[in-house]
Amino acid sequence: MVGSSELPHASPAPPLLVVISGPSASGKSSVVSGLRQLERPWHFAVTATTRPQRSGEVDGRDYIFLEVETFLRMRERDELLESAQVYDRWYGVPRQQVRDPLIAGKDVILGIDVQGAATIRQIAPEALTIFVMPASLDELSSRLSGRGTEGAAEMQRRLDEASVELARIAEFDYRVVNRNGELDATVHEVDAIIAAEKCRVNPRLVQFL
Ligand SMILES: Nc1ncnc2c1ncn2[C@@H]1O[C@H](COP(=O)(O)OP(=O)(O)OP(=O)(O)O)[C@@H](O)[C@H]1O
Repeated sequence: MVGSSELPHASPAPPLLVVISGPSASGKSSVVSGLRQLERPWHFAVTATTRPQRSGEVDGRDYIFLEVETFLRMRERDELLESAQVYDRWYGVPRQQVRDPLIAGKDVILGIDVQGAATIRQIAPEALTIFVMPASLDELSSRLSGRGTEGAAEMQRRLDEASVELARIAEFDYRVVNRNGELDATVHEVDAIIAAEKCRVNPRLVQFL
């Protein structure tokens, strides 16, 4: 007779912590926006920052925009999973943005810079880390200038930094090449990676909480 009780390995995979990282202007924010539009049952961790809000950005959705004093108070209280000063601005991941959804069984998507990804990897070695990279430095440069959010000196600084960060690709589990004009394809690759990870025989179990 055929048994009706669920077989080992048939239960749903545990929630994933998905880290989307890459150099400045590689497109990680665009990829995260594209993932949102897929309307999967994921929680998008919102980063807190002291940088000014750019036009089109929504407070609480794209970033949590904070005054420096508020940010530093959260940091002192250990309410940030990681924090860093990048290009003179503070960025940090509120602990609650990652912990609460994971406890509730939801996958968490976290877009973060390369150094932040390294910190998260130390705290949560089982995180799934995806490196978003441009096809060439020329593409990166033209995207940076096309975005128009940085001056010439700042853009050069980011390009120099990008060369260093591109060399850190081996720290990541996967890489996706975000080619110019092909953002949708990049987003679908990330979606496919997450889908495949859900089918692992030995799933990742994030347990830094
Ligand atoms: N595949 C693509 N093709 C063309 N333009 C793109 C693509 N992906 C992103 N862009 C554009 O490149 C610019 C940089 O992208 P985005 O802001 O998402 O990068 P980022 O990695 O989040 O940057 P930062 O770390 O500096 O915030 C934006 O103007 C975005 O619209």
